[in-house]
Amino acid sequence: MASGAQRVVLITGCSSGIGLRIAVLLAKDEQRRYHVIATMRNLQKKKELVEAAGEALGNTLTLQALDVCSDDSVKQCISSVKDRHIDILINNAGVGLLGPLESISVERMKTVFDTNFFGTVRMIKEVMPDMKKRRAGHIIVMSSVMGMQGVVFNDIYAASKFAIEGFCESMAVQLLKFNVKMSLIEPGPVHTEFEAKMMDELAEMEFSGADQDTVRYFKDVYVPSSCDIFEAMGQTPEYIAKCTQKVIESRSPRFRNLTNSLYTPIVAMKYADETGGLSVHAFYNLLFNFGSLMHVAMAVLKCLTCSCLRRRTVSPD
Ligand SMILES: NC(=O)C1=CN([C@@H]2O[C@H](COP(=O)(O)OP(=O)(O)OC[C@H]3O[C@@H](n4cnc5c(N)ncnc54)[C@H](OP(=O)(O)O)[C@@H]3O)[C@@H](O)[C@H]2O)C=CC1
Ligand SMILES: CC1=C(/C=C/C(C)=C/C=C/C(C)=C/C=O)C(C)(C)CCC1
Repeated sequence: MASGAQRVVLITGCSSGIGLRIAVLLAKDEQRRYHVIATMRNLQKKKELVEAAGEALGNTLTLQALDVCSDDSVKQCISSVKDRHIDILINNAGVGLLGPLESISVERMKTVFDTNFFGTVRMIKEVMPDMKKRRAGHIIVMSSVMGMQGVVFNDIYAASKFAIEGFCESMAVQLLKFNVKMSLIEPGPVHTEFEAKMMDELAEMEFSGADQDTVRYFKDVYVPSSCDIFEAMGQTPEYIAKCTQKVIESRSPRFRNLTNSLYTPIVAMKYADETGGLSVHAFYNLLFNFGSLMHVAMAVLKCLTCSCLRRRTVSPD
């Protein structure tokens, strides 16, 4: 149980990746400032977290079942928290979806929205009223750079993250009136099971409904470029966890927190031209005209992202 001085942090999606790393980092805080309620939809997947948490389990970390797609599960979990008191809610649970639109069923798309968008909405709807009453709290949402800039063949995933951005941007204004803070973490590619799960799904994909050219652009142009980007730009879940801790501990946390300075020019380009033409054409050229030069493009990007751009991102130090 949390001691009075500890801040209660509830995190969704802690069976792997970023959620797991945030849970462990906060639970192992040397000053024991946090009591972490690490949740996952399937407690049979607790092994990795239990091993990583070590002695923190049962002390500064407790485990709970929570499926963000189930109203009952969300209500049950939050009601089980002492006095429903959560200081920091970290909405991390999420799923990816990749591939030609023609090959993806609407049912599958709805699952992505139910997890990434409505899952976050369900959590906030349940936790926010108590935070508002207490005039205190911090809501963190693991969004994505794809919540700010769409990426070809990630149409539905990007849309689900854009939905989150619009929702949070709107909520943040009301919440400010109640002294409740809202922060978005905006990672680029991160090496977690997210990547592997999407590759597994791709291996199974039959591409029914998609024409040959589209399948070719996807498999032979997008997928190799995307792998290059993951290799060149990928961050670790531990790094994202440290960035998140920094946001939590900031006296005046920013609303948007990019973690990867290599994405700053992409976001800047979007805001530099409100017609959207610059971004669409730049992405088209990067992918279809300079795809074979992706390694060079990445090296140039790395040089360009000098310290002045890094200052605009959140970093642990
Ligand atoms: N990896 C990346 O490149 C990036 C990831 N993100 C975002 O970061 C977040 C974490 O992803 P990441 O750690 O990378 O990926 P992982 O796949 O490693 O982790 C995702 C977590 O979400 C959980 N989850 C999925 N559906 C539900 C559900 N219905 N209820 C509760 N938990 C659920 C998974 O549980 P289970 O094991 O049961 O499936 C898992 O614990 C996501 O929101 C993702 O969109 C943002 C930018 C980049
Ligand atoms: C930047 C960029 C590309 C890919 C970006 C990718 C692959 C981003 C992945 C982000 C993730 C995984 C976010 C998760 O939320 C392309 C289209 C290959 C070419 C043009 C430039």
